[in-house]
Amino acid sequence: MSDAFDYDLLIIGAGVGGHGAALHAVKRGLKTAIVEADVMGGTCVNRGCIPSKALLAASGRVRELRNEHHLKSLGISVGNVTYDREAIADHAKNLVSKIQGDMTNSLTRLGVDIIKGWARLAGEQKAAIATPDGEKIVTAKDIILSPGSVPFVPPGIETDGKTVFTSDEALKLDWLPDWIAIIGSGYIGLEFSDVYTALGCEVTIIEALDQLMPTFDPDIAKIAQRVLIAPRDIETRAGVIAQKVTPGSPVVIELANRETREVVETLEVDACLVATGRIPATKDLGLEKVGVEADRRGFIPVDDHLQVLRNGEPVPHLWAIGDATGKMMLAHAASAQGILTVETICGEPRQINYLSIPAAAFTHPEVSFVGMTEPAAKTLAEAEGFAIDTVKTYFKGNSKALAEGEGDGLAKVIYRKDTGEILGAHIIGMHAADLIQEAANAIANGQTVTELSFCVHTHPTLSEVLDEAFKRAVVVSA
Ligand SMILES: Cc1cc2nc3c(=O)[nH]c(=O)nc-3n(C[C@H](O)[C@H](O)[C@H](O)COP(=O)(O)OP(=O)(O)OC[C@H]3O[C@@H](n4cnc5c(N)ncnc54)[C@H](O)[C@@H]3O)c2cc1C
Ligand SMILES: NC(=O)c1ccc[n+]([C@@H]2O[C@H](COP(=O)([O-])OP(=O)(O)OC[C@H]3O[C@@H](n4cnc5c(N)ncnc54)[C@H](O)[C@@H]3O)[C@@H](O)[C@H]2O)c1
Repeated sequence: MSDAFDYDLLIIGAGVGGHGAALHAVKRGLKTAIVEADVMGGTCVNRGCIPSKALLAASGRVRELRNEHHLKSLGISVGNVTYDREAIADHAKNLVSKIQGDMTNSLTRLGVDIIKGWARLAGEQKAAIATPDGEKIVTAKDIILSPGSVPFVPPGIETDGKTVFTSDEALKLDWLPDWIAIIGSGYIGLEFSDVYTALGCEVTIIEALDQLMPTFDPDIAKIAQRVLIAPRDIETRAGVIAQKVTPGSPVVIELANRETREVVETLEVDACLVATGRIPATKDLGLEKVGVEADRRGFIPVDDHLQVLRNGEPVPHLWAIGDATGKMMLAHAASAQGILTVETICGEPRQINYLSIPAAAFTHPEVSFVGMTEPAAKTLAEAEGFAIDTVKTYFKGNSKALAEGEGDGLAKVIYRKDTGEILGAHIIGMHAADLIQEAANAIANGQTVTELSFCVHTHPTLSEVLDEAFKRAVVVSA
């Protein structure tokens, strides 16, 4: 370590991005400190992935046990299934505190200094941290900014945290409204509609774009509509914006035409979850002290190595990772960015292939994807002058899925016709979030459908859904 600095590496923000970077930095022999203004673990551990998956796990069980028809097909009948809302909420709360503790311990055990307080850049290689004991100036050879993101609430929508709220409050499951409107049909909207309907609430999903689940591949969105929306107590409004939302009892929601902004309908519901995206938490980070300007939406500009840019040029020794870079708002993406940035700092530059990073919605059944949708792949193919092909396989043709009585589902693989290179894979069905990893690894390693078709998959497993797709892709292109 250089004696000129307090640390080799200072990380601002102890979310999954900062945590991943810190663990890897220690492995690389860097003297490391991490600053956290709030609770350790950031969004994912405290207000995101972890509590939401705990709620989805518990409510998913309720849904399954109440599905008499499904259970009967397996020869099972159960009596009246009840649940305890508070106990489900406690399951999420306890899991959060366990993982938060484990995460903090992993840092202290490895000798990472944890500094509690709000950090601002105070110049190059320097931060001023407002700690409970006063301001502390810390110098470091390299600084990684990992301040994450916060919920975005569009203008006109007023939240009170009780009747109109974001995921931050929804995850506490303080009460269950009879009728809840969910604004936004992205990941948060979909996952919460799964939780609420499983627990017996009526849901109205409001989506500004013309189609629900606009980021999904169209074939997957079609099936998602059939299995996740249509059979449930869900009404939908697409192509309209929630223009004005007033908390209270009832909550009043004005829906307006997206183009003309003319009010087309007024809803009166018991509660409203605002799930309209997230914005970077980059205010008051001292970016101006080093002459860096966040972009129009507040994201920190970075180059391909995640080095922060000032007027388009990299700022020496300053890096940014995670949600605040706007690359991909996913926990594992933030963590991967942290690890790769440490590698780059250590003189072994690495870049992320974002097309190989999978994503999943943990609904019942799950939805997952990696790489491009079919329309995106077509656009690329036209621009670069190659042809694409797609192959679809169905869970209803998979022995394990049928044994489970879970025949609803589809896997779709998009690949280059000439080389067999995989451009995207999309799955809806039981355990889709786990199944997608094979396709993600294949994209990361540049494997073709032909190579994958020779990989042996365990029988009978759900992994054979993709196996079948790879084998059929080879036949199709022969
Ligand atoms: C409801 C919900 C469910 C989600 N589910 C999933 C999922 O299943 N899978 C998935 O991959 N992703 C999921 N995500 C997204 C995931 O949580 C984020 O992508 C991830 O947390 C981003 O990590 P990060 O390290 O960039 O930032 P964060 O986790 O937001 O952490 C940033 C940390 O920095 C701290 N901080 C900010 N500014 C300062 C400062 N100036 N000084 C000191 N500390 C500061 C903050 O207090 C915070 O703790 C979910 C998100 C939500 C909201
Ligand atoms: N399982 C997961 O990986 C997971 C789970 C939850 C959240 N997340 C992350 O959190 C981030 C935020 O999730 P999200 O679902 O809030 O955002 P999102 O960007 O995925 O979806 C927001 C949706 O709200 C719609 N919308 C915006 N303003 C509107 C308005 N006024 N009226 C009607 N519709 C409106 C948008 O068209 C969009 O479809 C995502 O980027 C995601 O990466 C991930």
